Amino acid sequence: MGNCCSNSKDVRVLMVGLDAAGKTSILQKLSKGNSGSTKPTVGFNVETVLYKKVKFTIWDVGGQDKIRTLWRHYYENVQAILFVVDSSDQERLQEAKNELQKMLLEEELKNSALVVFANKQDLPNTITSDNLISKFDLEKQTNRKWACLPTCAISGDGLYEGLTWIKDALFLK
Ligand SMILES: Nc1nc2c(ncn2[C@@H]2O[C@H](COP(=O)(O)OP(=O)(O)OP(=O)(O)O)[C@@H](O)[C@H]2O)c(=O)[nH]1
Ligand SMILES: [Mg+2]
Repeated sequence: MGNCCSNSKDVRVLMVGLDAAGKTSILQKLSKGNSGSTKPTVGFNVETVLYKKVKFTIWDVGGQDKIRTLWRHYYENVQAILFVVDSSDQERLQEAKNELQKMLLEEELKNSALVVFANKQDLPNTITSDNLISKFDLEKQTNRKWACLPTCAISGDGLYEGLTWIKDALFLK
């Protein structure tokens, strides 16, 4: 891990979640400083973000139902899964949970840390990150490091806390 000639470390992050959860907005905010308009992602986007001497390569894969089967093509060498949830879309929390649970059973991802972003916290009627922890049964994840953080892709609130958490989870063992 890391590379020999500098003191930066490389981390491969896979960002997934249901369509319209806010993944591409998060990637834009982190890489360009603003989350402009987005269209549904068909395929993927990838950006690198250098933060606290860690080079995060973040893969943002489209979450529409019909293309979720493509997520598995990005599993190799993933050190952190960033699962994004639209906290205001309570009708689809169960669907989001099902997709996450399915993914966490994958052998290839068994060593990955997990960060859940309870995104869109600026909207009314959102589920809190604490309630999302129990809704998603995250406390049962005893074999991996996990966290659930409140975020807003528009303001950027919580996004860098997520990167800091990943860095600490991977490098401060
Ligand atoms: N209010 C609010 N809107 C958000 C937030 N994050 C994303 N959005 C909006 O949600 C919509 C979908 O955002 P995207 O970033 O395209 O969602 P995505 O997860 O990339 O969706 P797919 O590419 O289809 O998987 C856009 O209209 C965003 O502006 C947020 O934190 N708050
Ligand atoms: Mg997208």
